[in-house]
Amino acid sequence: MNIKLHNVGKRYNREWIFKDLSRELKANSTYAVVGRNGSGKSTFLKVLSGKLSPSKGDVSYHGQSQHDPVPTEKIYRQIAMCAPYLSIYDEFTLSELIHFQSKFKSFAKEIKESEVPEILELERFKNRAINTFSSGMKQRVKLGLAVLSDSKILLLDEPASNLDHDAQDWMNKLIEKYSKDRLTVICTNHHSQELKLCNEQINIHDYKK
Ligand SMILES: Nc1ncnc2c1ncn2[C@@H]1O[C@H](COP(=O)(O)OP(=O)(O)OP(=O)(O)O)[C@@H](O)[C@H]1O
Repeated sequence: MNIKLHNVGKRYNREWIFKDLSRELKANSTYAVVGRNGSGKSTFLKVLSGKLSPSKGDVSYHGQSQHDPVPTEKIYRQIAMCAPYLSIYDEFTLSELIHFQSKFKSFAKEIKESEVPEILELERFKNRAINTFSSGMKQRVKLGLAVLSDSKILLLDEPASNLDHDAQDWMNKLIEKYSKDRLTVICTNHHSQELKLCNEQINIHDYKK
């Protein structure tokens, strides 16, 4: 799946968060969206996901060829997203949440539902309610469920938040392993470890003039 941006801009009230952004984001690539706090990285990701309409320009989605378009109202089926503002049902146990998720978003074909707790390195907590998990454990769950899903587009907003050094290594390996054959976009800061996973950077400050 590819995302094509043509002269895209987003404005809140009178302030342009970014504008004149034209770019094609391609399948089998991993992009880093960088910029300072409050620069507009999350806003950009929401526009890419189709959750937020651009104030100007067009966002379109297509498969291998330009002649294979996917309408915006159907693109959510192809997208998995992990972001601080998206919550999970934390009254479920981990096993229940994994089962619930599998009902509306399948896991990648090579992954069995029963293997997911082990991939998350949370096997021994699978029968515990998520609301008893630490912030880092919850982030592992949110991130893992997005990365392991069968979706052509993976959008990750600050995926390393609340993760310690070992957990960040786990995350990098997971993203690397499962980003083949998909388009991955990661919002992050200029100094993060995830940058080494990315082939290209989109600096929001380049689209503020
Ligand atoms: N719904 C909204 N209405 C008005 N302004 C908004 C809205 N959402 C975000 N903003 C503003 O848009 C700007 C960009 O916010 P955004 O959350 O996209 O930045 P960010 O780069 O992701 O920040 P951070 O690194 O702190 O997460 C900020 O100035 C923010 O206050």
